[in-house]
Amino acid sequence: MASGTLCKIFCGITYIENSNNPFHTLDLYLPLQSNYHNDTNKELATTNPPSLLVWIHGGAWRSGDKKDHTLTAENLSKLGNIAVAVINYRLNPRTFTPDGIKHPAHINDVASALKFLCKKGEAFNYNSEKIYLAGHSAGAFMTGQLVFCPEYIDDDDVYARICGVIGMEGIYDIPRLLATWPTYIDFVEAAFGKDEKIYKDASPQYHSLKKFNNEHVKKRIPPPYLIIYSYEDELIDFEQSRSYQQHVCEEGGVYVEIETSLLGKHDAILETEALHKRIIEFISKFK
Ligand SMILES: N[C@@H](CC(=O)c1ccccc1NC=O)C(=O)O
Repeated sequence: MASGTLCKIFCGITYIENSNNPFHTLDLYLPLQSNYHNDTNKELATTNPPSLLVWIHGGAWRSGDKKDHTLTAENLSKLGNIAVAVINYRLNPRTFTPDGIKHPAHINDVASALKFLCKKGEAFNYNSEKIYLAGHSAGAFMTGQLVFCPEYIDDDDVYARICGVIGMEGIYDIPRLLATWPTYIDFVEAAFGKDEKIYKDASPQYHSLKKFNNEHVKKRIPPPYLIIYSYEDELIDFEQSRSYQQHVCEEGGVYVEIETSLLGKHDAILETEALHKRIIEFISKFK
């Protein structure tokens, strides 16, 4: 362990068996309190392992990396005494490329990482029954897809482990995003292709869990939700978060908070102590 680190870090864990794609990897931060990997403390290890926060970075589906979130992950792990997994997923080329990586590759990778993490609680000593999802920008969009689109989490047992979701500076509604910011068509096309129908189909804002309450998928209601939006965000408007909050409530979300008092630009807010504290405060309610 590097001196000065606050937690034990496992870097570059592959979450898809036999893949050697560096995008199919995640970094895992374990709080020191749960760092019982040596035999002397093994007994303590199994008594009260920490819950797990899964962090999904943003970057318009075409940029960003788990390494950009090292400080945030370390800080969250220490502050909240929780395990934090920062995941990578495949990114598409910067401009539309007919046969390049595109939707649903990103969200399929994120779902694979989540399923992998559900199985690895014992190996790494975190509580895989208590999982929180946090997503920024396009990452917030993907947390919404996990919650509202059962095709990505088809296993009710996995869904039931999601104890809370945090969306930060999120995109939730692509048609509305394009109406407000027409120039974003370049990254939307690159990520989702040129068929506009897909923009709506992919957006969590337009998905209802009610119609999936059938014999295949049991009744699902959204987990507790914290939606964070800073008025200093220069890239995404508040309406995305506001109407998504309404959607989560209408879908039967029993606990939905919206936080608009934190400040910081679209990316800069992620490294603020105030944001970290707010996330831990939310998680602590459901521990
Ligand atoms: N540096 C980023 C910018 C970006 O990520 C972004 C720009 C506008 C609106 C949302 C964005 N990111 C959301 O995940 C890029 O590669 O496009």
